[in-house]
Amino acid sequence: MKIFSTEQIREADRYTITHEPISSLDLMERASQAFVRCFCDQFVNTRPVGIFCGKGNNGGDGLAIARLLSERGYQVQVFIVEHTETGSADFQENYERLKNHHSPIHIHATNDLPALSPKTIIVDAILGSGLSRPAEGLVAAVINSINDLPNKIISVDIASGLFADKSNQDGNPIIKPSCTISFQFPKLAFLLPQNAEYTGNWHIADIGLHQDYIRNTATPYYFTDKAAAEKLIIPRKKFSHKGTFGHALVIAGSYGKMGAAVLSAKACLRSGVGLLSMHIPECGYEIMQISNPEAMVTVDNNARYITNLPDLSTYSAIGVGPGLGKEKETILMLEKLLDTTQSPLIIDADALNILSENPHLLDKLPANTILTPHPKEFQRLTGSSSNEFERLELARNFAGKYKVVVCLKGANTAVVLPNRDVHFNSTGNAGMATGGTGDVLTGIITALLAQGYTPQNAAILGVYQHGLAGDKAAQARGMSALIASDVAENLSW
Ligand SMILES: NC(=O)C1=CN([C@@H]2O[C@H](COP(=O)(O)OP(=O)(O)OC[C@H]3O[C@@H](n4cnc5c(N)ncnc54)[C@H](O)[C@@H]3O)[C@@H](O)[C@H]2O)[C@@H](O)CC1
Ligand SMILES: Nc1ncnc2c1ncn2[C@@H]1O[C@H](COP(=O)(O)OP(=O)(O)O)[C@@H](O)[C@H]1O
Ligand SMILES: [K+]
Repeated sequence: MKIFSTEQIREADRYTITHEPISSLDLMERASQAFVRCFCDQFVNTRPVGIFCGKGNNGGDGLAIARLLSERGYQVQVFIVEHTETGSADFQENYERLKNHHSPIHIHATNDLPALSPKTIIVDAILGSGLSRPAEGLVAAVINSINDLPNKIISVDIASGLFADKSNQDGNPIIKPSCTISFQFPKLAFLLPQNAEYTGNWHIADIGLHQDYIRNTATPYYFTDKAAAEKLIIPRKKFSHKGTFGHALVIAGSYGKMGAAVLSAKACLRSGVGLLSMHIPECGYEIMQISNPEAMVTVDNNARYITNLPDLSTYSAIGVGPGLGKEKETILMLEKLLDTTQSPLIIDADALNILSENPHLLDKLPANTILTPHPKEFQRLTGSSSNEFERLELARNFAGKYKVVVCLKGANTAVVLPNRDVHFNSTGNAGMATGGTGDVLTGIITALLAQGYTPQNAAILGVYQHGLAGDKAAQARGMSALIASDVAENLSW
């Protein structure tokens, strides 16, 4: 699914109005109906609803939503925040349509705010994607008063006061909804952790914007939903054999961190690879053979950490990093790997930290190598950033400069491609914030590379399936009980 900027969404609006064709008022009606369907799926009509409207089109939606919910038997109160004299044309029209049945309360000052029962669901339609400056004055006061209430808040399209495409400053007044029902596309802001409290759970309501516009308009931002991920899966053919699915090599582990290698191996084997060889220090030999009998093992000369490489000529993909440590000889091994490998490569964990501490190695990264840093590892690689929009730009510049794929891990992991496009992941949960889940991801992506997936698709699909396995594991056990082995065990393709 594409993620568009607010300017592009406005353009999509105009395009739909001209080419469908449909009047802008009817499009507002369709958007409001889509909102109401989603709302009614969540809340029964015995709960009172208080709708706060601004005077732009977001407020126009609010008025239409008020009328539609009333028709469905909800007890609705409407509050109009008088931040400007005249409303937009579609606001005015919906005001006329509503006023025969309702007497909206006009808010000129916070004194005009009514007392609401805590059971009342607040619908936030004060400001939408037309936000041009941080909320101030009356709007800011109303937003702050609403946030102080214990009531459940549902935002229309986007929380009032939240910029969709750029960073908010600390202290900006922004609605804190428990849920946002957004029109047609997710907003970029929803995908960044700094906006979590201004987004809540979000849902997309399809309002039927024109498919030609959506298809033909370029954006660097995508959301990997189920449909997008499933399209990437290469089916296994009937007459295939283990040679069809590649031979992966994972270079991982050191004394005390053999678990990382074990988890990577397990996930790699559960992700369709034909053959797996693990290159590990001698201390891990029995651990690996017993925990993963399906994997072959090549043992390093060193007992406790990795110092050399096996013959690399037979491998169709290589993963390096989990549990590796940063010994001097290990650094030399990584440099030799970068100098000699002809196979697609994924670099994780300590191998990333080695890159940060030895930046001359960055210039040796083969094109299309996949890097999977968590935020701290990414900061070590590129330096710090003042907000998450800036961090995303850093990742895009890094991926573009070195021609690599960067998986910036976390909730909604951002997979950044060498052409600077960003694919945000839709799966995963906070139960996965536990040691070893990253090692599982390395194993999954190595397996996909070995099977011949392009690095771009291996990263996007691997990240998606990793999160999906995490979601299945969390469903079975709850988030707090989830451990990394569960993620590997719950992989299914
Ligand atoms: N394609 C779509 O997504 C559709 C969008 N619609 C709605 O239209 C909304 C966008 O409408 P508008 O462009 O009218 O935008 P808004 O409803 O966000 O209102 C913008 C108005 O508020 C003013 N304003 C901006 N920042 C302000 C601030 N901080 N304090 C006070 N006033 C401020 C602006 O000058 C402008 O007059 C969307 O969020 C959505 O709710 C639907 O009605 C129809 C289809
Ligand atoms: N709150 C969260 N929601 C979704 N996924 C998460 C969350 N926290 C962590 N993850 C995922 O878990 C994995 C953690 O990886 P990492 O930090 O490298 O762990 P480790 O180094 O212990 O293996 C990443 O894939 C990340 O996207
Ligand atoms: K809103």
